Amino acid sequence: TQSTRPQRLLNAVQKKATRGDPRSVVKAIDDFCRHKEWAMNVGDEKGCILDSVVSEINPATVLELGTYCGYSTVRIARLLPPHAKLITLEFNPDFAAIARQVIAWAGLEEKVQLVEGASGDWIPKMKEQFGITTFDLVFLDHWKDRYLPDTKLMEECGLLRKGSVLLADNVICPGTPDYLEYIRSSPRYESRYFKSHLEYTKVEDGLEKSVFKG
Ligand SMILES: Cn1cnc(CNC(=O)c2cc(-c3ccc(F)cc3)cc(O)c2O)c1
Ligand SMILES: [Mg+2]
Repeated sequence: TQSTRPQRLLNAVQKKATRGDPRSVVKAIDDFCRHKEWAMNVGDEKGCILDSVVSEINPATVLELGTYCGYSTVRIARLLPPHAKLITLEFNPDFAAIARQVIAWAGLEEKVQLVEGASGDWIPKMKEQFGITTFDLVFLDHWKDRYLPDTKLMEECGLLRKGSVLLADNVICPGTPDYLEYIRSSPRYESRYFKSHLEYTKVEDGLEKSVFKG
């Protein structure tokens, strides 16, 4: 049977990266995507911006919307303090199956809870299912038309506190115009745009960092 791109990406990780070494997993995926097959990971350039935001916040609770193959999950989880928890939601079961193996190869299973399903279904259940009060950091990287409704849902469910940070990928390419309009015009957020490039390309893209004011 034909392999899929996520399966070929996992093969590259298992061939090139060292078990238990998250940095080598990140490098193996970046090398594969730059030199073999493009894939929609946040990538190394935007990944450095992600790293700096994570290190600045030093979050105890992180929500990632859109796991894909687990690249940004590994990038974030490798920087988390002990006992910090990262919950990552992925709708596509095939992606989730690959991501679990990438996260395991990096040795980060203890810090990561991968949940399969729709963000709109799971966000209202976060408190009861996972004992979460609020998230210190949310990384939005799932379907671009879900950024805005899911942000409003997180507000309504009381999952954001004064100081919670939303970091959104792809606000230029593919683009999330309704989300940008909302978050930049809302008095409840302080937003800043980090200009960068679409992963592994010269096309403009960027991350929008927004701090919830409560
Ligand atoms: C199917 N699916 C499961 N998860 C998702 C959510 N992610 C994206 O859609 C996504 C798309 C692109 C992208 C694709 C084609 C292109 F020409 C330019 C950009 C880049 C990203 O960084 C993304 O996160 C989609
Ligand atoms: Mg993305």
